[in-house]
This record gives sequence, C-alpha cells and structure tokens, in this order.
Amino acid sequence: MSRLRTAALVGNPNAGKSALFNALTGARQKIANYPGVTVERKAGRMILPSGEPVELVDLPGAYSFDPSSPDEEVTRKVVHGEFAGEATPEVLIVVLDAANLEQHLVFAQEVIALGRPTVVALNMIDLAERDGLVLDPAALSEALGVPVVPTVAVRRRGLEELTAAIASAEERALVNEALHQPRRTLAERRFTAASIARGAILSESAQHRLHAGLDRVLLHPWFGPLILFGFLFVMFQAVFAWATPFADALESLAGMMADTINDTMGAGFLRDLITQGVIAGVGSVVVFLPQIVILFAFILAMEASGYMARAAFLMDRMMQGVGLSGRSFIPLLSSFACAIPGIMATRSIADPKDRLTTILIAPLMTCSARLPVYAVIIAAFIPHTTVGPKGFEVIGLQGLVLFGLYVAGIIGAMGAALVLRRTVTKGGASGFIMELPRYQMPLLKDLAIGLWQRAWIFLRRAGTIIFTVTVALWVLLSFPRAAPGESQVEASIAGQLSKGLAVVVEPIGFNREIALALIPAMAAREVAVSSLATTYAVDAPDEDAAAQGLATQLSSKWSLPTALAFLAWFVFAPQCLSTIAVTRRETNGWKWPLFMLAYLFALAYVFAGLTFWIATALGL
Ligand SMILES: Nc1nc2c(ncn2[C@@H]2O[C@H](COP(=O)(O)OP(=O)(O)OP(=O)(O)O)[C@@H](O)[C@H]2O)c(=O)[nH]1
Ligand SMILES: [Mg+2]
Repeated sequence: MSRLRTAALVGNPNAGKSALFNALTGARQKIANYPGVTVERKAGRMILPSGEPVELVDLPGAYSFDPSSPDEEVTRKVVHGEFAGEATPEVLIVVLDAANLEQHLVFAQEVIALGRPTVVALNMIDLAERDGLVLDPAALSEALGVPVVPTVAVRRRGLEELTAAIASAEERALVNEALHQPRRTLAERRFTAASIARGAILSESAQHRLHAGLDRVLLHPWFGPLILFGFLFVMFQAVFAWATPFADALESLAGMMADTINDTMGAGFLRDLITQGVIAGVGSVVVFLPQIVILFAFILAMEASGYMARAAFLMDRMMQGVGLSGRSFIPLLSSFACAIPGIMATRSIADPKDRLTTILIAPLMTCSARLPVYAVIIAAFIPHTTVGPKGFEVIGLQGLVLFGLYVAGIIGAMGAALVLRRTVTKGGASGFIMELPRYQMPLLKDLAIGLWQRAWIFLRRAGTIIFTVTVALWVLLSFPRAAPGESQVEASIAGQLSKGLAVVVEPIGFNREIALALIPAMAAREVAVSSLATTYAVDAPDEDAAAQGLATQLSSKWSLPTALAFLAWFVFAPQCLSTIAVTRRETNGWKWPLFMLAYLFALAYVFAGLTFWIATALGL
C-alpha cells in the first residue's frame, strides 16, 4: 500500500484555517492531542480531483517560526518535520486573511521561503470586499512565486480551485529573491509585506484609503511615536486644565457641608468624626473624581477608536529592547487603570519568565489610585502657571509635572525589566504581531457607559475601603485625648505607633504626618491623601484652620524637597495590599509577592532619598 500524501494548513491565528479544514474534509476528521503537549491535533482526509485521498492537518495559528507559545512550537516542528511521529507535510497551504493581508504576509514569507510545494488560500475575500478592498490574486501570486486561490471558507467559495492547486503543487525555484534571503529580520519581513500587499490592491474605497493612510502616518517609525507622545502629553495637560473648575466646586461643597455640620451639631465625638474623618478625610479623595473621569475619557476613546492597538504596536520595539515581548503591553496598559486587572491579564503571556517579569513591573505603571496623591501635591507646590519657549508659554506646568511622574513610572518599569531579565527572570524576548482593529469613531453612548463605570468604581472605593481605613485612623488619632497645650496627634495611639516608622523615614525628608499616612495607605494609595487630611484636621487649633483645603495646609507646612520626595516615593512604593494578594495568587506562593514588596520599597526609599537630598542641595 502506498503511503498517503500529506498536506498542512498554516497561517496566523484567525485566518480561517479550521474553517477551510472543515470545508475540505467534511466529516472525515479525527481530533486528538499531539503527543506530549495539550495542543489539539486535527487531521482529516480530503479528496483530490483525481480521486486520490490526501491527509490534511490543521495546524495551530502562528505569527512566526520563532515560537513564543506551545502552539507555535508545534506548528514550527511539524512544518520542519521535527515532530516525532508526525510525517513532514508534502504540501503547505498558507491561509491568509485578505482583509488583513499586510500582517498575514509577514509569516507567510517565512513559510514560502522554505521552498517547499506551497499554495496560498487568500481567504475572507468577502470581508475584504465589505471593507471596500478589491485584491488581485494574480499579482499576489507573481510577487510570492506560488499559486494564490481566493476563497471564502465559510461559504465554500473557491474550494475546487484550491484542491486543484494542491494536486498540482510542486517544488519550485524561488522567483522573488528578496523572500529567499536567509534570516531576514522581522522588520525586513514587515517592510516586504507592506510593499507586496500594496502591489496586490486593484482598487480600494475612499474609506479604506483613509484608514490605510492613517496607519501610514500613525505607525510611521518616527512620526508614530512622536504623535503618541504628543497625544499623551495633551491628555495630562487636560487632566489638570479641565478639571479645575469641577474640583473647585466639589471642594467648596465639602467646605459648605463641614460648615453646616459645625453650625448645627453640638461639639463632640460624632461631630469630629464627621468633619475630620469623613468630610476632611474621605472628601479629600472624592474631589479628584473630575481628574479620574478626564483621564479615563482619553483612555476609553483611545480604545474605542482602534488607536490603542496601534500604540501597542509602536511600543513593541521598545518592549523588546528591555527583554519583554509586545504581549506584555496590554497587561501593562491596563495597569494604568489598576495593577490588579493588569496582573490578571498576564495570563495571555505564554512564556513563564516573560509573564513573571510583567507581573513584577506592573505596579510601577501609574495606576489611577496614585492620581489623587500626585494631584494634591502638585496643586500645593507646583505653581499654576504656563511655561514654554518665549512667546509660546502655553504648557501648563502642573500638567507637565504630572506627565513627568507618569513617564518616571514607565522608565522605572523598563529599567526594572531590563535588570530582572538579566538576573532573576533571565531569558530572551520573543517577537509579536497583533491584529490591528479597524478605525472607528467612538460612540458617545459607549464612552458615557465606560466613564460611568469608572467613576462608580472610584466612588465605591471611597465609600468602602478608603472610608473604613480613614475612620479607623481618625479613632486612633483621637484617643487618648491630649492634655491642653499638647499636640493631639503626638499624644494619640496612632502618633505613638508611628514613632518608630518616623525615625526610619526621617532621613529621606518625611515628617511625622507622612510616616503616619504610610501604613494605612497600604490598604489603598488614595488613603495617603485622606490620612494626611484627617491628621491635619485633628491637629488643627480651631475649626477655621481645620476647614482649609488640604493643598493649602500642605503648602504652608511642608518644604518643597519633602513634597518632591513624597512624589518620588509614590512612583515606586508598592502601597496596595490587593496587588500583593493577586500576585500571590497568580504566582502560586509568597516568594514573588515578597520579592516585589522588597524591591519596590527599596527603590522607593532610595529615589525619595535622592530626590530629597538633591532638592535640598539645590536650595529648593
Ligand atoms: N466572513 C468569513 N469568515 C470566515 C472565513 N473563514 C473563516 N471565517 C471565520 O473566521 C473565524 C476564524 O476562523 P478559524 O477557522 O477558527 O480560524 P483559524 O485560522 O483556525 O484560527 P486559529 O485556530 O486560532 O489559528 C471564524 O469565526 C470563522 O467562521 C471567510 O472566508 N469569510
Ligand atoms: Mg483553528
């Protein structure tokens, strides 16, 4: 009995390989796992026009032959004939998504360069046409040097032509020299993919042209990052510039509430609890709601418009530079909202060391809980002026400092990744290509829903964890009562408890009130703000002094070097128990969360200290 001829379907994930496989083999399928791995092996029989049967294998999707997941490893080994017990496929069927031709051609070039009998199925032609794109299979075939058959797998279009091409597929000399250069880099393959894809376009609609043009500018190697940088810059300017009237209104509302309560309630325990703990404490965090909403308006608009995926694409190169794959970008990006969903999103990273590194640096991304901390210090110490070249002083200094703090977090994370990847989580970077979604005008209704959800999460935190911790701190600050003339905070339980910590943080410029705020702020970073506000309210000599906004109090009580050191501390400090808990869960043990705590606190201490000493030396 002669051995059955074999063929395999290869291509990027979601090209339609399985759909084609089902269409070509019908019910003649066998599904099992590849020996030794849990990757599914799907094989079946297709019949050639001559009646001869061929064994067809449906391979897992891959972006390249440099495997970065077990799936890709299987694909590489089977295609190269290195998988024990699996015959080397005689014909390779490359499946391309016609609507994403440029991206899919990057891997296709690697397959074609093998020089084996190859057929290209230009699948999803229907979707390309819907997008207003008409392709020329003949031109594509000429550029690639292999037969190209347009197909619509789900409607069984083009199947006969495809089987005929498989039957006559043969070894061939490579026509396109460029494709055959050994070891071409990813960048080179991307470049070739772009030019081949452009050459295969017969006609495109105005909309498609517009989108392609947008990509050419926004993904340009130089302009792309510049535009991204500019966009983020404007975003942080807006966080300060637009929020001010709303934040002022909220602040005066809190002031009015405190006044009303002071006027109507008799002096006593309950009145102090409400004015010092709830209104001064929790209220000092709630006033940052406008800033949070503005920040998320930008982030949600980036996501909904399709620009976010482009930003990830631009960042890919930088990530590889520090030994991370671009797959880390989305988890790191979610960490700008909160490190917890970010760390959970690392599950999509196949390489365990890659994943661990991403988990360890996720808390360095500036989460939204830091925004109130940064904002209150900036409002107190950074003048509300504009700077810029002479005659063009249009850049808000406060927004600029905020932008700088976010950048400091990113640089810290990249530096940490660089060091970790050479020491505790040694390993190399893997390439990455992601599907770029279509550009879209964001729908106002979707944005509004997303913003409402974000605002609600923030307010719920204020009403639960921040409220509880601040009230508990207020109780510890209020008892035992101080003797007349003595400082209430000094005499209180909390004041006594924080004495030890105050000694430790004194060298980096932190005062007693900061030392007091650091421990409760472990529950949530915003608590640092409410703790300071409550502490100053408890210690205030009278109601008028207590009713001053926190920023006013800080600017009269702290030196500038102390304020800057406090900011530097919060760029690094792992002040969030939930992040530690989720790290323990995701890494199955205490080793990595403890490591994370240790290295982040060490960085926080060193950088706060450096900031304090340099600022002091400069005479600030
Ligand atoms: N409109 C349209 N949809 C298609 C076509 N081919 C496949 N699809 C759909 O595209 C999606 C992905 O197809 P799959 O066959 O699962 O893709 P795959 O290449 O096997 O993906 P992986 O197994 O993840 O690598 C499915 O929802 C299919 O129904 C096509 O020609 N036209
Ligand atoms: Mg599949």
